[in-house]
Amino acid sequence: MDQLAPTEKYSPYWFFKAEHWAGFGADMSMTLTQDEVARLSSMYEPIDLDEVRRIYLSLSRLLSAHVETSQQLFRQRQRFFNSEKKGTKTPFIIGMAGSVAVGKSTTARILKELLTRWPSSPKVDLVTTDGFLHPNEVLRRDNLMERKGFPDSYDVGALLRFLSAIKSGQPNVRAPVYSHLTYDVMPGEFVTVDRPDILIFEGINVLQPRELPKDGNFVPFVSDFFDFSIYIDADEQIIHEWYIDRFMRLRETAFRNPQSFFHRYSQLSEDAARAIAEGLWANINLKNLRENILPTRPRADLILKKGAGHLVEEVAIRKL
Ligand SMILES: Nc1ncnc2c1ncn2[C@@H]1O[C@H](COP(=O)(O)OP(=O)(O)OP(=O)(O)O)[C@@H](O)[C@H]1O
Ligand SMILES: CC(C)(CO)[C@@H](O)C(=O)NCCC(=O)O
Repeated sequence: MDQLAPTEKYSPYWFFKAEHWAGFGADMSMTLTQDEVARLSSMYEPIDLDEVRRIYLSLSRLLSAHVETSQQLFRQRQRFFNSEKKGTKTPFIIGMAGSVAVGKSTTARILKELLTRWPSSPKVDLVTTDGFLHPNEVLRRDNLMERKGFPDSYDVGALLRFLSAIKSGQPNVRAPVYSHLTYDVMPGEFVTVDRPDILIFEGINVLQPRELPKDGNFVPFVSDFFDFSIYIDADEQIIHEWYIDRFMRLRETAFRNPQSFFHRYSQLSEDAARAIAEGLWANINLKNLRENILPTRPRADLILKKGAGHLVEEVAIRKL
């Protein structure tokens, strides 16, 4: 870096404006094939493919360098232990944090598609922490329905057991599944994670620490299992707009389904529905962002700062 911002010199991060970051991918020989472009475009949301080329392709290359290095280290350690310790390399876990509606799932899906293209990681799985929320029945019982997404609304024990099983190299590890349609965990539904090269583990709470037990028992943090972590960031007002926009779009689509938990909101006037969305944002999600999510940002290895239109404006990455 020839132009160290005064604050950067003493920061654990390097900061790159998006245009600067885009230059790092300029000589990347791998280009997106027509098929891959079609696959990315057909994923749920319209994704700006220039943005994929500008930001995410090089990011996926850098991540794949981390994956390759950890695979090399695995082989070196095997030699060190005279091959006494056999077994397979456990998945490289990427944790992805950020506010509700900041675009974690979308970013995770883009990275999954791109990462599978690099030789070191043909198999990439994606799991969200939503499935580890307590079911509504439990949240209602414990008066936590207005605290969905707050630390106490998750079954952290189950979440840690899941990650521990993945990192111990177990095959066919199951994660519970959440439905945004029914607004609840789906009883008896699971996704199975079978020794992928990479697991992207995405959720608002993945970088949160927890209270250490007084009895001296070992209690890991979720992030203890991560090989790399990403925080998706944007200014509060912008995330607020994305949340309301998404809610109003869902009102025209998914909420129309009579099975939708929010079906009643599709019958309301636009203004009344907007008022509901504003309430959910202010009383639950914004509060959670300020109290429990944003404070975890400095724990990430990489921060993607987005601006209007979901375009990345700045990338911060930890110096090694
Ligand atoms: N790169 C992107 N380009 C265009 N739109 C995007 C992008 N990322 C996210 N969005 C839009 O922003 C909204 C929020 O995105 P998404 O659902 O991925 O967020 P999230 O962080 O996973 O939210 P939650 O925590 O509520 O599950 C969605 O409506 C999505 O369409
Ligand atoms: C499931 C979570 C917590 C995270 O994805 C979120 O989408 C949510 O439901 N928050 C609660 C308030 C709301 O309905 O927006």
